[in-house]
Amino acid sequence: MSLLLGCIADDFTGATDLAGMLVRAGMRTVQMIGVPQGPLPGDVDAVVIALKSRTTPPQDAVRESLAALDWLRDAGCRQFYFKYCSTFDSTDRGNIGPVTDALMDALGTDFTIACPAFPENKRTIFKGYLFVGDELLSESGMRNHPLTPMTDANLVRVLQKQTSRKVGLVGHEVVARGATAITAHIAALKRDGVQIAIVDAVSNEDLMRIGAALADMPLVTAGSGIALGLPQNFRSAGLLAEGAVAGALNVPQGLRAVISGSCSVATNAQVAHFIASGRPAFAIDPLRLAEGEDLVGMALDWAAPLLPEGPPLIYATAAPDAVKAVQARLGVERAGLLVEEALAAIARGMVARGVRQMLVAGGETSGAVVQALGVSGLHIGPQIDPGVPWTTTLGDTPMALALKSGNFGSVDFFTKAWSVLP
Ligand SMILES: Nc1ncnc2c1ncn2[C@@H]1O[C@H](COP(=O)(O)OP(=O)(O)O)[C@@H](O)[C@H]1O
Ligand SMILES: O=C(O)[C@@H](O)C(=O)COP(=O)(O)O
Repeated sequence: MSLLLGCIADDFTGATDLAGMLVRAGMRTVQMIGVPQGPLPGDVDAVVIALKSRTTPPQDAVRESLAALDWLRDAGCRQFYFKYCSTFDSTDRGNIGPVTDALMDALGTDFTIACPAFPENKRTIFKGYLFVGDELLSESGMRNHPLTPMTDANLVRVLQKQTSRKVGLVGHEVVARGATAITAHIAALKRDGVQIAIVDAVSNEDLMRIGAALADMPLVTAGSGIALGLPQNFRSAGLLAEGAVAGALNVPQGLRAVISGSCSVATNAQVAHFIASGRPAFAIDPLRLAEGEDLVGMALDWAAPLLPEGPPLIYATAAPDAVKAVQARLGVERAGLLVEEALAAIARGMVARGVRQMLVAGGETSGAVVQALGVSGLHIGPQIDPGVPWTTTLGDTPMALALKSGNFGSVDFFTKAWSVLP
């Protein structure tokens, strides 16, 4: 069968999150790093092209997303999916609005939805307001994100700042009534000139109802949650085999390491838990990096004798006050880049020292690491926690990678993840 769903993800952890969801829902899925340069490996139903476009200048994000769309169209995909973060990570300039606009223009479509809901990870949307657990987005840890602080939970307002298209809402009272009601409401919104609608969702049942209403929508924009409800449409159309499951991962053996550049609440707790359980950890101080200290060399020398004993952790993860102090000295962008480059160089050094199973925390961090390792694509394996599957790299010398979104995973994620490896 030919490719059904073509996805463009704005960061690498988000891409594995989406690919993992599609695999769970019965679509054979491969994740490619950037626009594929060659043929896809084996038979697949869906492809996720991972970009690092969440925080780049909007014109760069648009250019790269359009290049990805061109490739997916040439590959024959029937529906397209723009994946962003379940916490709608963006700045006032973008990139969710500009990329959505460009994809709609390119596809010649006059309507799409925007729905970052991911109830299993406690991201729910009600009356257009995004909640993270019991808190509004703007009151959650996301208000302190180093690159995309989210200070408004009203998604209609947030998205309207990023697009000249009219943004509307499909409220939960409509979603609860099912696909026919959702379709009718979308038709009414279109008559009012709305071109993009935020859609409320508080449960997986809502995601399935919304999914069923999207069968004929050329472009869907969403977090990974909405992906749960799309395979049923392909199945009903006889395009996807019933009960299809993803192939098993063939996991390469080797040493293990954890690299963490996320400063999210969840990752801070995971780092603290790892250290408190007596495991070895090396902190990267961005100010020392800025002074030119060779922390990369020091970290690798420190880690080398520890590797045979189990995974050491190298981390730049820090609490909001510490991050703000660093950013005040170095600037947001320079601080982020310095840390990403250092962690990427450490990841390369780890692989040179025999590491073949690596856990990376943080979306931008994962992007930097995966690019530094020259990875072209990923096979998707079993889920560790919702939104985080194990993967193996494509190519002749594969390694196992788990790319953890900053805010995902239980507090013991850095230790328990290994037990899920097949
Ligand atoms: N101690 C620190 N001070 C300043 N910036 C940091 C620090 N540690 C990490 N960073 C940067 O913060 C950003 C975290 O983003 P990311 O890796 O996407 O994590 P998340 O998945 O939580 O969003 C990266 O650019 C990283 O380099
Ligand atoms: O949708 C999500 O929350 C994740 O898939 C995601 O994109 C998270 O990004 P980072 O927090 O930057 O890892």
